[in-house]
Amino acid sequence: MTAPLLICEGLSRSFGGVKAVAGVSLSLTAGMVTALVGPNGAGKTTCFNLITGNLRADAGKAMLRGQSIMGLKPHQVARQGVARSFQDLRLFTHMSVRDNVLAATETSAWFWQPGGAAARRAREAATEEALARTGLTALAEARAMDLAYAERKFLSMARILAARADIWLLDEPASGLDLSSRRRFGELLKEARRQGVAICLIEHNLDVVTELADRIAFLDQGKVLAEGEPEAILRDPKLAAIYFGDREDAA
Ligand SMILES: Nc1ncnc2c1ncn2[C@@H]1O[C@H](COP(=O)(O)OP(=O)(O)OP(=O)(O)O)[C@@H](O)[C@H]1O
Repeated sequence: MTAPLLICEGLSRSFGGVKAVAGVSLSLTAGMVTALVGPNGAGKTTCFNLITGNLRADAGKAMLRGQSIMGLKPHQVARQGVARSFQDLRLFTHMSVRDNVLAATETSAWFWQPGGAAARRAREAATEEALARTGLTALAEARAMDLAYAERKFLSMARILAARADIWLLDEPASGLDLSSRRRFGELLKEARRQGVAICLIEHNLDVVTELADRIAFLDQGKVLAEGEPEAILRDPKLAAIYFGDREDAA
């Protein structure tokens, strides 16, 4: 069996009296899609923030290819090959679509090397490829702020693709997409999985999870309550009760 690329053990973080993440252990393996599923406020986004250095952990560790990434800043984690998308997308709204993608190559694992014309050409080629794969080539000169919602979501994915990272942390990448856009998104994800990317997906749409995830980690109140194949997790009536907010039945 392939060794995991990223291993988290006992990750914890509180905000005042709220234990947002309370001892989460999780591993991500090349060529596998793991979905983080759980009710609102379960701690999913905080897990991402702890891995990417956007937040400091109170306890626990995160190891990338056997090396600790705890205490690194977000740009340093990105340079180690971890790409991340945000629920609110965080695009450079006044910049062109192309420049948004090109900017993502600056922190990427592959291109963080001495500059020069060859490196610039490689970044530009990665940008054009990411635009083509996300269907955005014709919109490359448009400003990000002028894109429709689904196009902005694909721009966020183009930035991930261009970074050429081997770990993707995607925070609700399919939310708000119509069926045909969701299918296109699914194809992008499946292709990345075939290429060996380790993908972790925060997703509320259980159809998307069922279609794309190899494994689910079910979080509630900062803890992983269950982990396993989607079919088993999604069939569990206790977890369904927690997910849909019917806690008395879950007890
Ligand atoms: N910066 C912060 N300051 C204070 N509390 C926070 C902060 N970030 C998260 N929290 C709290 O930590 C808990 C977990 O939040 P988190 O956003 O990780 O949950 P989530 O599972 O991603 O939720 P959702 O599905 O709604 O996005 C919540 O109670 C939230 O209010």
